[in-house]
Amino acid sequence: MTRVALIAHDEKKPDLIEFARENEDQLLEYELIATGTTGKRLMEETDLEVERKESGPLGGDLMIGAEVAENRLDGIVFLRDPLRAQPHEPDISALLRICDVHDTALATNLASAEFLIEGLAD
Ligand SMILES: O=C(CO)COP(=O)(O)O
Repeated sequence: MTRVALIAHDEKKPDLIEFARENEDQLLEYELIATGTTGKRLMEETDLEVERKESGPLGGDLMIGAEVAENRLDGIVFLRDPLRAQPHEPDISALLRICDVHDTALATNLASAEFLIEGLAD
């Protein structure tokens, strides 16, 4: 089954919720995982079921990175906030790096997220 991770920093969470709503029919077909607060908001504000990992600053990015390392994920939408420094920047870099190591599809903005979701549907 297709397994997808959804993550957003606080300023980008509204964009991710909107993206999830717009693509809800497709996402309902997939196993979804998310970092803690992102997953909570997705479940509160959409009809999607999401497996929640820890919050990003508490290790959630690393937990999702571990799934990438195990080749368990088909794609990741990670809407980062490019305008604010994050205390867990090393964890974020580790997640991006491991996606490149395993050639796992990663979208870090809405434009590329649209391509990713279209690609998963093929
Ligand atoms: O910080 C995050 C990703 O780096 C996201 O974590 P939350 O979904 O818990 O806010």
